[in-house]
Amino acid sequence: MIAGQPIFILKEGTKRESGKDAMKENIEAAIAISNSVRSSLGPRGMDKMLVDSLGDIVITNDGVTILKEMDVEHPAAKMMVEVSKTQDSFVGDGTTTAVIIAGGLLQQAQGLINQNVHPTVISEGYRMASEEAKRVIDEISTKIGADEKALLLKMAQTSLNSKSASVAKDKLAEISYEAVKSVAELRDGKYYVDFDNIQVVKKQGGAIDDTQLINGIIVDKEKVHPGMPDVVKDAKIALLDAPLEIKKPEFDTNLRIEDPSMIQKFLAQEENMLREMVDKIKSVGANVVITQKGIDDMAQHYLSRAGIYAVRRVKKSDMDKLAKATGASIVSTIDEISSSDLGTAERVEQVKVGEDYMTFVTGCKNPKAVSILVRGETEHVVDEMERSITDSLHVVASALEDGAYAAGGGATAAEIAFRLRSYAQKIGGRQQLAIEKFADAIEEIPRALAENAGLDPIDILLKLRAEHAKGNKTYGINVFTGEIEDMVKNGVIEPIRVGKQAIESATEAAIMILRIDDVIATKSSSSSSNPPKSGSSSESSED
Ligand SMILES: Nc1ncnc2c1ncn2[C@@H]1O[C@H](COP(=O)(O)OP(=O)(O)O)[C@@H](O)[C@H]1O
Ligand SMILES: [Mg+2]
Repeated sequence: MIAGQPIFILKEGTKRESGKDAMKENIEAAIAISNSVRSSLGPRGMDKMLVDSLGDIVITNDGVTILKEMDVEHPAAKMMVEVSKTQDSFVGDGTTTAVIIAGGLLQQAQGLINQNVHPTVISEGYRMASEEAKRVIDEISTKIGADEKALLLKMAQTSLNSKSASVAKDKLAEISYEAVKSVAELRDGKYYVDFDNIQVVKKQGGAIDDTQLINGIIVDKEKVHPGMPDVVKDAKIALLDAPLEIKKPEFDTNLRIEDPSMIQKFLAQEENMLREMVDKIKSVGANVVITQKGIDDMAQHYLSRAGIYAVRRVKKSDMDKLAKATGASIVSTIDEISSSDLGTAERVEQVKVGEDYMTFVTGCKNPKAVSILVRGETEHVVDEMERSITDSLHVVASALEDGAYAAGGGATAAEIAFRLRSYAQKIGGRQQLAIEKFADAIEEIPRALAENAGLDPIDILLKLRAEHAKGNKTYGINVFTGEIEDMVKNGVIEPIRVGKQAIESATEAAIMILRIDDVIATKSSSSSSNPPKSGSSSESSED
């Protein structure tokens, strides 16, 4: 190296932080994220109010929603947000839990780093502990069959406990169970739940308790003409991606008419065309028409006269659901419709929901299509209800798919911590410390549950440890009385996937953050070097 000659390898303005400083900053950012959701954990956790740049408000208790709305900037913090997103997509519940565990792991790691334990050793210990923890969950779990409704309901209720929706948890748990049960498929002795078959429709107004399960599809539209029937039984449904309208010219056109009778002819012609469209639909046997496009007044009149129930301007996603549920093919040229394109349902009817009318398509050809009509007084309530129901649906589905459950309320976490401590002694060596710290990190769950319930966390943890030392594997915190009790008896149970996935993604994220000892960040303004590059490559692809 030439003495005194600095060599620049990074762009001017690039921020670089290495070694312990980089790690410390990353860990702190990640812990900050974890702390931000901590107070929302459990039945006695608080809600968060999030206000975005447009002033829109979200009130929620849902970990992943809080983090998504927070719009975090720091790269390590973003990794924590990913933890909750992963948990959300694989399990649908336990998003706060996963982030709290990840935060705990990093907090403990920081302590070890300060004692000069190398991050690689910590990572190794954490990975071993994670495997052991998942093994423990399997070992202490209890098998459950698809017909054990009472237990499946308990799991849905446990998930709903921590939400404002808990006021109606019995009913919502029942709805979640029925919905999942009716779409679940048995393949090679294993259950499989396709969430595309469960439609969740929000309608503001009414009480949370008015939320209902509908055996079919809900279209948030009313019939287009008052003369149409309110109910069509034995429905033959035409799904159209075509307007029942005469196409108007795209630009201003003048029509010069010399003879007044021409106007008459002109209008008659239009009317005829519309009548022909309706006749065509009628001729193939349809008594319900649902179109993505518009329906002209005159066509509405003819449809109504033909006793056909019609709905217009339906969302594409709803059309796809209808097609799947009723067995209809979506037709884009009315001229070409045939009776084989029609779908069937036992009943199509207009139902008044709150102030509005909706169309319910029930008893569909494919029975594996259900809808949940979510009700609540205000928009914020309905939104949070939707999130809560989605969680409990996933919980029931996970329980069916996994076929096993474990105790909640910090019980499983406490048992894992208890067993990890003896596992650590058995392993000994360099990883022992890290495995012990992993146990401490897992105990963040009962600790947070206790804190949020206004209980003394140290006192609770000591009592909890004592019970687990006695072999009371399912003892956790009764957050309402502060007693340490059998969570299975109390009905606080969870599918094993919640805990296993939370541990897995938290460990992965913690290890990933611990492996980083260098953060090199280019200034965001200098990222303008990208467009010309892509521009030149597109140029070259043109010739
Ligand atoms: N009745 C209860 N008593 C004690 N703990 C409970 C009860 N109901 C739910 N929990 C616990 O609350 C935690 C879930 O809280 P929640 O706010 O839903 O977070 P997450 O986003 O992780 O699902 C779980 O640890 C669960 O076992
Ligand atoms: Mg939850």
